[in-house]
Amino acid sequence: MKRDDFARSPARRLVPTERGQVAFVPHDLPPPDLDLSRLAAPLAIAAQRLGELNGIGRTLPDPWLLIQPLQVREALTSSSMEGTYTTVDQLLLMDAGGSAREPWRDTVEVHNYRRALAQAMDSLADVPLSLRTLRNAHRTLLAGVARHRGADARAGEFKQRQNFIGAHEIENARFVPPPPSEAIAALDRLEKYIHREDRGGIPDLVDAALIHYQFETIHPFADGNGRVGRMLITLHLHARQAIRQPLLYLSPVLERRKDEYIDHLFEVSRAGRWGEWIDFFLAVVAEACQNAIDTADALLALQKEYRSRLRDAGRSANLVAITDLLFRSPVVTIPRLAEHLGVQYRSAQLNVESLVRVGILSEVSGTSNPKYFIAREIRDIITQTMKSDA
Ligand SMILES: Nc1ncnc2c1ncn2[C@@H]1O[C@H](COP(=O)(O)OP(=O)(O)OP(=O)(O)O)[C@@H](O)[C@H]1O
Repeated sequence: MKRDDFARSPARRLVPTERGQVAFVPHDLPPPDLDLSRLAAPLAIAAQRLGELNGIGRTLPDPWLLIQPLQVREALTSSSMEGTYTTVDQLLLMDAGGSAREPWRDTVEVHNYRRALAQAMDSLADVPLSLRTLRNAHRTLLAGVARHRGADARAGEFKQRQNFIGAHEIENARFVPPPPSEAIAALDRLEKYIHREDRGGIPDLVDAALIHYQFETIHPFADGNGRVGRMLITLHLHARQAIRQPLLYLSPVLERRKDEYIDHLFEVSRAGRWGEWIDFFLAVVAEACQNAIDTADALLALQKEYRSRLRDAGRSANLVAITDLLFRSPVVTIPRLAEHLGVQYRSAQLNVESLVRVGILSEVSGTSNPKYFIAREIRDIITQTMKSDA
C-alpha cells in the first residue's frame, strides 16, 4: 500500500506494520462531514423500491417462496465474487441432502454460505445483531473448508496476523487493513455504533453503506471478509426492520459491478469519497430490489401456471402441496416427499411420476438411491435473473 496514496485521506490513521509497511485504521463512524442533502434523490429511489419489496413480502402467501431463491442467488454470486464457484444444480442438490460432487469443496462452501446466512437471520429473532452473530456466520461459512483456505483461516475467529488485499505480498498490496489489535478495537466500536440509540438522523440504508465499508476496511477475518460483510448488509437492514422479511440481497448486482464496488471502497479510504460510495450503494439497493420484485412476479406466475397444469391433469391435494414445496426446495427425493406429506413411499412415488408427466419435475441425471428430482423451471427463474444481471 503506497503511503503517499493516503497522505490526504481524511478517513484514517496510518500505523506501522510488518515488513516496513503501513496499515490503514479507519476513523470511527459516522464520517464527520457526511452531506445527506446531496443523497436525497438516490435515497428516495432506493427507499421507494425497498417499500415496494416490503409490500410484496407482505402479500406473498408464503414469503419463503421468494426468500429461498434469493438466498440461493446470493450464496452463488457472493461466493463467485471471491473465486468460489459452483452451479445452481449442485447447490440445490446439496441443499436437498445430496452429497457434494465436483467441484466439491466450492460446493460445500457455497452451501455453507446458505446455512450461515439462514442461521444468522434466524438468530435475529432471539438476540441482537452483534460481533458474535458474525463470528458464528464465519464459523459456519468455513466449516470443513478452513484448512484449505490457508493456515491463518480459523473458522469463527478473528485474524491473528496482519492481512492485506489485492496481492500475494504485503509490499504489493493495494490496501492494508488494520493489524489485529487495532482491528479488534475498531470492531468493538463498530458494534457500539450499530447498537447506538441516537442515530443522528442517518437513514438505515445510508447506515448500511457506512457499516459495510467499515467492516470491509477493518477486514477482521483472515478469510471470508467479503462474504460475511455482504451478509452483514441484509442482517443489519433486517435487524432494523428496514426490510421486514429477509428479501434484500446485493451480491448479484455487486458481482456485476464488482470493479466499481471495490474502487468505491478504496476511494473512501484514499480520499474520503463517502458521497460517491453511498450513491453507488443506493443504486445497487434499488436495482437489487427491482430484481427481487421481478423474481417474485416470475415465481408467482409460474405457481399459477403449475396450478392450471395440475388442474388439467386431475388435481390432487398432494400434488398441489408438493408443487408448493418445490418453490422452497426445487430438488426433492421420493422419501423426503413421503415424509413431508405423511404418506407411504409408493404414494409419493406415484405423485412424482405425475409431476414428471406434466413436466414439473425431471430426474437429475446420475443420481440413484435415492434418485433426485428437480423443478427445472423454478431453477431457471433463479439462474435467469442472474443471467439478466450479467
Ligand atoms: N480497498 C478496499 N477497502 C475495503 N474493502 C475492500 C477493498 N477492496 C476489497 N474490499 C472488500 O474485500 C473483499 C475481498 O477481500 P479479500 O480478497 O481479502 O477476501 P477474503 O477476506 O478472503 O474474503 P472472501 O473469502 O469472502 O473473499 C471484497 O469483496 C470487498 O468487499
